[in-house]
Amino acid sequence: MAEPVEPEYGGERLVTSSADDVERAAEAALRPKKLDEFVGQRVVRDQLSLVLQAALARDASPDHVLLSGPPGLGKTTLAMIIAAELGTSLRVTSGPAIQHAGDLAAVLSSLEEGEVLFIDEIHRLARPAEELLYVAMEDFRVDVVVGKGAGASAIPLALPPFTVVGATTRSGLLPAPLRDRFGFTGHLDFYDAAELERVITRSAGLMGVDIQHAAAHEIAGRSRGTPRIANRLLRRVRDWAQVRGDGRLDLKAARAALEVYEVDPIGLDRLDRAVLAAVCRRFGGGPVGLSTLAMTVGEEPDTVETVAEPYLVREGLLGRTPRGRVATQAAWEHLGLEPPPGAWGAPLGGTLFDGADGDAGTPQ
Ligand SMILES: Nc1ncnc2c1ncn2[C@@H]1O[C@H](COP(=O)(O)OP(=O)(O)OP(=O)(O)O)[C@@H](O)[C@H]1O
Repeated sequence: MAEPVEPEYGGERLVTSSADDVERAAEAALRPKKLDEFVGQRVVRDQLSLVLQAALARDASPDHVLLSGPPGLGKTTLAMIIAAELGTSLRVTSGPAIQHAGDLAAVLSSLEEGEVLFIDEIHRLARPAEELLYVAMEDFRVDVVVGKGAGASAIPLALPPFTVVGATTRSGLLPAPLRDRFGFTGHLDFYDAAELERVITRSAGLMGVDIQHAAAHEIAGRSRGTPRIANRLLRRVRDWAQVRGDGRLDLKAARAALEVYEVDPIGLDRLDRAVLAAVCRRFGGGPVGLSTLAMTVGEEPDTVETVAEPYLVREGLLGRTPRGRVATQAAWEHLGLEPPPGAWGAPLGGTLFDGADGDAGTPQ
């Protein structure tokens, strides 16, 4: 169910009870609050800025906004920024949290004029909720069903103008009618090392610690193009410097901490390496289907597909072919292994297919 969120506090609880909550609170403290504090993603930032300024000038709600891209690149942060820039409040919900169309109807009918409704993982909305959302987004109306069976009737309820910000890691899974209701779509891409260095330096400043340039550079290079990971690694380097070092965040501290946390020189973590090792060692370089691969590394297919794969594909370590996932020559080299003759990564391998968003390349 949607909860009103004060954008100033990033929507996170300040008092936390579990390790996960502590991490989330630490993350929230580092969230940029304004569009011009948001590092990188220049094109999306420029386009969004226009959308927001025009809406403010017209004193109207902006078009609905869809943000897509891998986890940790700033979709939630941008949703909060949108609400803050518009001077309105943000309601937060997610596709999996909305089990029935009625849940969504309740959220929509409680919205106040001009509010922003953030729907995370919007691709996971159930079909009836999706259909209710089309109408609400287009006509600012929700049909409340009264009664059951043949005697049921729908009473239309007018909604005040509002803006939906949808976030998805899998825009290819959104049905076209839903995608079409968004007037603006921004695709967030992985950050380059210079941008991540800026994220790290900014975060260190907010945390009140000094970081040497070489250390920020080292962390940036191992952050898989992702600000969330950059911030997390920064916190681990700070821990190391405090506990085992002399308190300074220098190159020595960065390298030693990242070794303790098993982040390799190109930023691959245990899951990434487990995926690559499984494809190479267990399946001779592939092709191997997503479910089989996920089972082999003991993860959910969705985690392998949305968390590990995008970066491995982008780094040219993993390929998606019509017959499944394959290791590239670079993957074999990274693991220090020799591909067997005829393996995908070996010369004369098959054609790679950069399998878009869906799972076309994965016969199970
Ligand atoms: N452009 C940016 N500039 C500075 N910090 C950023 C930027 N993008 C993200 N961050 C930081 O990274 C963290 C993760 O961002 P966020 O939660 O917005 O990602 P997300 O794309 O919504 O991820 P998920 O899909 O997993 O929810 C935030 O705490 C924020 O501090």
